[in-house]
Amino acid sequence: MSPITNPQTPSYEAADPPSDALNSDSSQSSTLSSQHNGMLHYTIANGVVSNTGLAPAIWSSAEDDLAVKLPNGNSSKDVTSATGVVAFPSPPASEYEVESTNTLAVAAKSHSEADLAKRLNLNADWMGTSQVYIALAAYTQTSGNLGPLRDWRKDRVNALTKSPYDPLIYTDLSSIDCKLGYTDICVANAYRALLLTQAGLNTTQITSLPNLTNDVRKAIRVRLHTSSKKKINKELNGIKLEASQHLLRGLRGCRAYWDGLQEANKALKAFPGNPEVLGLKKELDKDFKTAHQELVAAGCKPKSIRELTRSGKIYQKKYPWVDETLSWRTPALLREVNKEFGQNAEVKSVVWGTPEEIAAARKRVKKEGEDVGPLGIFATRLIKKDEVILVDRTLLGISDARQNQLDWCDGCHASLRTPYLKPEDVRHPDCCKAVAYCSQECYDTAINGYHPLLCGKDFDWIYTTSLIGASGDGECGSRWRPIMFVRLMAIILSDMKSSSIITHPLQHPLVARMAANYPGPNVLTPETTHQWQFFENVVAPTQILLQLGIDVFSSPLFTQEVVQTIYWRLENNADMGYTELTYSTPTGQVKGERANQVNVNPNYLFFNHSCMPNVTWHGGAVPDSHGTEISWLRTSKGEVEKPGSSSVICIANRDIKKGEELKISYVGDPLGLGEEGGVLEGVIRAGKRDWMGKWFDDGCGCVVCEKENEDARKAAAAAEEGV
Ligand SMILES: C[S@@+](CC[C@H](N)C(=O)[O-])C[C@H]1O[C@@H](n2cnc3c(N)ncnc32)[C@H](O)[C@@H]1O
Repeated sequence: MSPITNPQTPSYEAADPPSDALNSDSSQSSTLSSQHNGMLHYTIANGVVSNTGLAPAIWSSAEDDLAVKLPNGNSSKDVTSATGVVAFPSPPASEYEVESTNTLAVAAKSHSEADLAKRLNLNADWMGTSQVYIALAAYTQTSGNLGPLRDWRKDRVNALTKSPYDPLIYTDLSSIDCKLGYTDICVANAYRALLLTQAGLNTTQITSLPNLTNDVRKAIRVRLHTSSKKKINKELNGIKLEASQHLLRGLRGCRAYWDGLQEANKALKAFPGNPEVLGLKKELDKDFKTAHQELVAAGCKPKSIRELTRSGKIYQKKYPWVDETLSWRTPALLREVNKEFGQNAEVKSVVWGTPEEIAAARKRVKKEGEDVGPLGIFATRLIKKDEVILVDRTLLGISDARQNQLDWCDGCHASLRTPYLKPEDVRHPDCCKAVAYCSQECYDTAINGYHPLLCGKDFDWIYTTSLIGASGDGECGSRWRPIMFVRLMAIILSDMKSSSIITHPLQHPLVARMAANYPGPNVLTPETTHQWQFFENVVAPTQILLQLGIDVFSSPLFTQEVVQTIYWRLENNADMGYTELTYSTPTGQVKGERANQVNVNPNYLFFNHSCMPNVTWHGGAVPDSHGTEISWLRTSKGEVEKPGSSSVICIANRDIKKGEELKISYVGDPLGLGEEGGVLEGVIRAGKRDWMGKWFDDGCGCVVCEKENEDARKAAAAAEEGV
């Protein structure tokens, strides 16, 4: 099978390094400190914050200098609904020229983040997702540009409802998003602008939108009041250049230097010798080399270096212009969730913090329609050791076994091989030969729900191994998010078709129940960054939506903000593992079969973590040495879970009192007791503690974490005294 069979997939290839990634031709580059078309220059100054945290000269520049200048001479205060091009004066280039990429984060190390935000009067909610452009986002605020940019953004989004196929609106959005520090959204909007210009120029078509060329050209014709073919082509080429530049800036802001270099090469093919693109390429090249050298110096192996330099990183942040009620979980949702929880347990609000904070929060009863906050699972009766508490099935179980394979149930991922299932029990649909099911239940759910949307569509292009991280070791490579996105979107779209209640993808019950892991209020630079890739986070989901028949340009429901929010939620709630099954071929040969799995189980996802868990979980229903019939795999109804399935089975590992919170371990054996090094030597434990930083700071609140916190405090105090 060819790696990319989807005709809509753009020519995104990363098989070889950009020819000059490590050997750039500096003779072609323009100077980096130049102003570009009167727009803000995006590099950020090193000197700005490195000595005192923040150099006052920059942060309190004269208002005039910093106000948004409109072409008509008005200042930013006048911008409410800009219709023309808004130009932003650049901060003085000398002061903004940078070496370091994360200057404010460096500064934040010496001041508490909240303190830093307060001193600068920054609104942490609007500090963006980029690690690289964090000082730019701060500058946007201190210069008074935040308000006008927000207004302009609203205006542009509104303009899209009237003219969804005008690529200029997407380049405007891309430019605004970059200045706000949301470079992931900047990239996506630039990508959408590029898709539109390519359709308008008839160089690439989108199969599911056959009228797109006409639609794009009509939008330009109406805006420019011209029917001249030449003028329309010129406009489209101009927008294409601008979109390419925003794309490169955005990729740099997401630290996706490798992808940036690839895209810079593409842009230079279309616009040979363009000084702006050459300048951006030079910056990307420099960043790429620095990242490469740092990894070499840190002793990374060549394969990791390759993968790490190709992978970007961003902060997990809310998009503050998205209606916040879309991320609320309300009492009504909680009631629905609890209907699925049976007799053993219920989902309720949890509070983390000091005893006073917990007591105060307990007094607050959430009203209808309000956000119920963080949740956890609590025992509703005495649960005895070894009792099965929950068996949680899912439709969101995926693996690195390609979709169109008949070895696994397309619904629950159970193995369809003998001896795990009798051949006569396998169900085949009438509509296609690509999938099969382990039971009538899985068959009915699929055929009456998500399958018709996927039937006949080939998504194997997402699984291609020619791109980074698709090696499949442990987590379906790095591709699990788009692979899961396909299934999730098919479920959402089929449910939205049949239900008048679900009007937004983020409100679909499967998506609405999941929380992302955003930083707390007023946190400027969260500790944790998240892997981000152009293909995985932007190209793939956009193409998946198009392939599923969604017009991403005219639908306000499928913006990149919505896509990335879904990605954040999946990431915070997915469990990963693998299934290893053996089977006999008809000739009697015994073969092994391993599938790396990622699941989002809709009820299990409410478990919080403890290093002293009272619940043990088993995924993949892997048979033990006794064969396929395993006593602990029995569900509360006495059924046996099918080997390879994406269900998780949760069992009490001690007696649990009524009202106690039920907790699992997110990190395998959390104390490392069963592993070499163990808790006594602290080595394995330290790694586990580090790993937990992905979900929460300062440990999980268990006695082990608390003791470690106390020891660390004492050690720090002793060190200070010693100084
Ligand atoms: C899979 S979800 C668990 C359910 C989640 N509490 C909710 O409200 O939906 C994982 C998230 O729960 C939170 N969490 C889990 N265990 C925790 C703990 N011991 N202390 C603080 N936060 C915890 C973290 O925010 C983490 O990202």
